Amino acid sequence: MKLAVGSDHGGLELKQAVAEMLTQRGLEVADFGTLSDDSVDYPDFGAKVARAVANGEVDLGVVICGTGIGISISANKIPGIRAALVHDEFTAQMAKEHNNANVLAMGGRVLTPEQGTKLVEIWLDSEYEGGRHQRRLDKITALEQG
Ligand SMILES: O=C(CO)[C@H](O)[C@H](O)[C@H](O)COP(=O)(O)O
Repeated sequence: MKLAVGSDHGGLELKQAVAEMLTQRGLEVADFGTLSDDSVDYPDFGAKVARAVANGEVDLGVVICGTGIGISISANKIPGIRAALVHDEFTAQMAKEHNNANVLAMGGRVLTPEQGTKLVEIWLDSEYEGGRHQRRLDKITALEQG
């Protein structure tokens, strides 16, 4: 499985911790930046990761800004993306079980690297339940298609 990771400067430290954890799990990681503390704009990185997921270049994505809000909004503008902003273990689990989120968003100024990497692991290790949830995801797809 291949994952894309991306962040702005506010998510850099957590992104690096997530990329390291994913690599240690034997997963392939594509890092779309940012790669320094210099101030950058989160939509650029949210879009890069989301496009890589939407076009099948990678299987899943993780996006991080200071709060996770701006970068999740940005990723969700790309058709086919269900980016879930999570803050705790329950929302990380639900992001997969109920929403089958293909992008996980987090706040690097909200979570410690230890907390954030744990949430990514929970999301990866959870299973989409399908059933009634698929009906709802189909409605989200229909919204995208106007
Ligand atoms: O987009 C955000 C909030 O929705 C992120 O937290 C950004 O990282 C933040 O806005 C960047 O703020 P900065 O003062 O330019 O570092």
